[in-house]
Amino acid sequence: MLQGSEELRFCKARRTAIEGEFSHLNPEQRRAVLATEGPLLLLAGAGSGKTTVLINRVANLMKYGRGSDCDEVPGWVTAEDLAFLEDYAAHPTEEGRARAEQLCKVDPAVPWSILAITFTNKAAGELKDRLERMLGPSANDIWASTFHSACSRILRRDIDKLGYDTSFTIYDSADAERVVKDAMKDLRMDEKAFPPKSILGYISRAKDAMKLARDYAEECAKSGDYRLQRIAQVYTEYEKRLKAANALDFDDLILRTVLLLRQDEEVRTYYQRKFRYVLVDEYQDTNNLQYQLASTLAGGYENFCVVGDDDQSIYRFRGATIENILSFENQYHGCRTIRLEQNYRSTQNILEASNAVIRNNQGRKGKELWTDQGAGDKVQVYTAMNQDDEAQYVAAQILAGFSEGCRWKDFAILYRMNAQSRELEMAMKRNGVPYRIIGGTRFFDRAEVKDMLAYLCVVNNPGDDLRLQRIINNPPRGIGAKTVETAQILAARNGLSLWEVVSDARRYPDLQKAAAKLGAFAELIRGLRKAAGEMPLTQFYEVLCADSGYAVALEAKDTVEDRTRLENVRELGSSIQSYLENAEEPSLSGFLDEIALYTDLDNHDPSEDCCVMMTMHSAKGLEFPVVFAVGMEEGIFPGMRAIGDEEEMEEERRLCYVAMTRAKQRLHMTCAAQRMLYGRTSANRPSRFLGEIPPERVERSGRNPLSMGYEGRLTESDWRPERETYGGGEKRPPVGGYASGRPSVGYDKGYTAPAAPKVPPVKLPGINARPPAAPLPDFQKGEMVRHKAFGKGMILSIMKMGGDALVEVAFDNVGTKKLMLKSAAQYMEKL
Ligand SMILES: Nc1ncnc2c1ncn2[C@@H]1O[C@H](COP(=O)(O)OP(=O)(O)OP(=O)(O)O)[C@@H](O)[C@H]1O
Ligand SMILES: [Mg+2]
Repeated sequence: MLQGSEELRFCKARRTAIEGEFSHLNPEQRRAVLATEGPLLLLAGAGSGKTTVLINRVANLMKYGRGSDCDEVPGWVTAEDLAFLEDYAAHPTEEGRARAEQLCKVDPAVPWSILAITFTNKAAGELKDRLERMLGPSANDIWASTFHSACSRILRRDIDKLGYDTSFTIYDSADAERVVKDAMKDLRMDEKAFPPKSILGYISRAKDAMKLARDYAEECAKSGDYRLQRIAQVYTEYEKRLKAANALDFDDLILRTVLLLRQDEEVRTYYQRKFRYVLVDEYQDTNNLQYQLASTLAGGYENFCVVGDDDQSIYRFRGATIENILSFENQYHGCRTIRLEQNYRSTQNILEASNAVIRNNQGRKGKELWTDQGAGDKVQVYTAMNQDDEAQYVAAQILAGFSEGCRWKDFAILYRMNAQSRELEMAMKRNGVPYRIIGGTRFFDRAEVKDMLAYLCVVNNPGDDLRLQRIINNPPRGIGAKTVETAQILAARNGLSLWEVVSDARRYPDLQKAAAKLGAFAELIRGLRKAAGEMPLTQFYEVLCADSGYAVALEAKDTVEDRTRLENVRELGSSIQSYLENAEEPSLSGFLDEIALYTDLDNHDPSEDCCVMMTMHSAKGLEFPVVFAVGMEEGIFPGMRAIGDEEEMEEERRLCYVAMTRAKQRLHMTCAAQRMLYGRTSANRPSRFLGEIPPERVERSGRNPLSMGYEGRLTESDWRPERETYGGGEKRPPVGGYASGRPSVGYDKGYTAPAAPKVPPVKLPGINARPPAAPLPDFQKGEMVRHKAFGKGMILSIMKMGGDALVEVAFDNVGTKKLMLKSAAQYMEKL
């Protein structure tokens, strides 16, 4: 009697608790959270709460566990169950007892039985944080990680079964490339004919198809293709070397785990028993190996929950296959599929604009999202004059938002390619907007940019020992570290600069062996110095890229990384060009000063509140109140490669959908009538994606958009970018760039240039007459000012620099800031 009523009370309380716990979710989301057992596919559009469901699902598993499914799994207390319990409490019977006991069985999952996988370290970190907030410290024992870190954990325990030592090392892509190069040397293969990075691509694809070197070699032999056979030889050699070094590359981590699980029944059973629940976020971006891994691990209980959106699949180029998500239902019979249709992230205008864009893709499982948030602001489309104007617009909008109470971190700037960040970074710096670059290095901190700047520094002042060291054997010229060391010792002993020793190497017996090579290098620098004195700076920069050999080292390669490096090297040319356009008396040293100045402007702590900049790819899964999607131009986004290639175009459009749907309240999209990128200027048409947004969702500003061909449907040829003009002469800029795998030396903040150069600095020839630069705004040291975004403050110092000045202001509320006077003056008034 008493027993029956206790059970009733318990079940009622449990039901109320679960209902309360997940009352913030909508019924479909709740169903996805509570359906704990069996395979589940959650397929839904952006911002519909997929990741939210995944997190709540884990919380439910740990708090209430199995059996809390609404109506399909026995054990959940339905209304009918409650009626039974009431009856049983009143009239307990033997038969009733078994059912009552069953109903009261609580079986929460232990944290280490849950594996939750996401794509990036950032997302995995966020997942852990959110779980810890919901569940307390026990959340630490959940396996919430990326594919790679889950695999290395599994392998550390059992890789000896594959004949490796458990203390294996992980090789990153630079390490892998080095091994390939060494292997190719032994195989007498030419790096030009077989670019190492492209070989790594072949190896990676073979691994994704789960082919070890032997299988791959067999396959290539059958194909009769000589080229493939050579590549297979490298793969064989590469595999052998990694094995000998007890090392794994990134693909190996997953491949070897899958192989281990397949071959070793004991290990497989261990994990299949251990992981009662396997969950994967962003499932649309898994490749074959990742799919094999996740499905094997989930193979014991088949409590396999995958979450994704086919409209957001953006990693096809890495082997991700939409098929994984589209065929899930076929692979797992009896799988539950849940769709979510309400978007909780964005306002109606943003959502409708994004829906309209993605609707233009053919190959999709059509789905539409709705929101009950108000219309909100229209999508802001700004047409800038050029990339400077675009960056200034973004900075101005951020400052305005900040003055209205937004925090810096409410803003995200998204671009298609890393090289686009330079102008934006400079605008943020000028205006005192703290920023951080996610998943990439800030432009002037990138190795290849530092290399090119080091060349410029040495040309300007060969006495700059630190920069000279950076470039003396970069690209490799056969000048070894030992030689450089000897030269340094000689320089120190004789009170000379490194340059003075190097350029006169024959005089030193210790340098005899290397004298020819050092002599050639000295000749190169002398030649460059001469050239710098004879031609405009932009043109000189082209000569530098070519003559230094930096270009040649990269020319043959065609991988994503090298293309990026090349783009950055060219992008520094853009920087020179805009310097020339703005400086009153341009000179090489003036340019280098300006770069140093910009470095100095930046004095915030990046862990603090700041706005973020990243590529559209890395923004996946994130959200921000205000988003800027910049560079919305044909040839940039969609990129050149996609124009005329329908599949690529659809992938670009999905990327556009990802970018647009990051915005919660305000979405700005910008394009420029003229853009300088990679050191050349082009006039691009606005992106077709802008044209796909219904006009009633858009508010346009900036240059007259009608003259830019926004309205009406245009044909493919209308979208081709107009003829390009190259900065600094007729010639196409040389392809430059050099993939530097070695750690960067020197050129850090805080470094002071060596004293008094012993060689006179290069004088630049006069550059085309230009209208005199605007005079500096009239502000004085000691004056009180009010800045629109930062409030009241006092000017501590003003330092003139080129055509502008660095002004340091102590603000009452935001502390001391360094700003560029011309930009700051637009927002500042005297008090
Ligand atoms: N039921 C709900 N009620 C209110 N807000 C919700 C609800 N579900 C989700 N949200 C909020 O909506 C936003 C988007 O959720 P979430 O990031 O989980 O979406 P997603 O589907 O994973 O998006 P994406 O496709 O971009 O990865 C978040 O701010 C989340 O807190
Ligand atoms: Mg998500």
